[in-house]
Amino acid sequence: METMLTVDNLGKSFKDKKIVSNISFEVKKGEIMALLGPNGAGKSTTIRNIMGIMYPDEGTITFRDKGKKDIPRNKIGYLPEERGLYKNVKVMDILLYLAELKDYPLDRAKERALELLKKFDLEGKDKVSVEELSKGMGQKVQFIAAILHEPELLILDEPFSGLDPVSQELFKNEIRGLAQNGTAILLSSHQMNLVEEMADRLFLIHRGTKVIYGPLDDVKKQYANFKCTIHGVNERSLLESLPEVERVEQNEETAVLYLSKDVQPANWLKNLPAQLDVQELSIDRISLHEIFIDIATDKNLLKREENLDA
Ligand SMILES: Nc1ncnc2c1ncn2[C@@H]1O[C@H](COP(=O)(O)OP(=O)(O)OP(=O)(O)O)[C@@H](O)[C@H]1O
Repeated sequence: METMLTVDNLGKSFKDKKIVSNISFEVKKGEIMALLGPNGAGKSTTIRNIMGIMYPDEGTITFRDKGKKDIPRNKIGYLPEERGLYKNVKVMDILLYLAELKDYPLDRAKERALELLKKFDLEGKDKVSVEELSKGMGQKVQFIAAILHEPELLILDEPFSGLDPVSQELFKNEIRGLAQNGTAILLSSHQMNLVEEMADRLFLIHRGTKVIYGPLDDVKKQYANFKCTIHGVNERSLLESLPEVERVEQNEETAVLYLSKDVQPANWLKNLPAQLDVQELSIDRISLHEIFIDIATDKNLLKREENLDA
């Protein structure tokens, strides 16, 4: 798959403080690459370096494979973390102005703007001035502005923040559709459930450095052990004595058993002792959300800090 963005060994400091270091990843055509990390981890700093809003102290940013001709800047779309469009301007005028800055043909831009406004439930808002829009509506217009010129590479910094669930779904489907049509997408988000549904690969950054980089499925296989949730009245000592149980979290009549990496759930279930009180039982993989919290809070319960072959 063709590479649309290569970040190689990026390093950036503010004053004497190193904010990000040794950040390397790629975004390929048609994939959604998630850039994840706790608040202050360095995601926006990484994105701002990619977008040329600030310059790297170390490393390089290339739009395409290293050594190949870069894709032009007007083929990049960007939704910044800071929201805001010119207030006193009509929605269509701002969209056409931004499309023109990207050298996108005006008639096509107008046609697409109307289509996209309709898609995002903003039909008829083209003649309304930006200041009359609600926060979520404004965000939709800004998102439309980021994709109107049919970018080959789309960089989205927290696209879902402040959106209601219906709008989140709209954004999710649109982002997915763009990737299916070949757009390379770098997506920074805190909404782990959405990331889990959407991302092909992820890069997890913590305190400015890489913690995990790899395909989502591999990350889940490697980090997301099984856990078994049991509702019932059971002694903690009994739960802890069960085979393959690494850790027990118990709250009144609910216990979560974290199982070892190589457990075979079907076999494990078969061997549960008869005296175990089971009113309800479920087995799930640990979610990306839990993996994230584990790393972000330095609990390191997963005890693995290695990188997957991306
Ligand atoms: N212009 C700046 N001058 C000094 N420090 C900065 C500047 N911009 C960011 N930082 C610091 O860099 C670190 C990373 O910030 P950054 O905005 O990249 O994090 P983030 O991962 O995007 O966080 P969030 O999820 O909260 O948006 C933080 O400690 C922040 O205080």
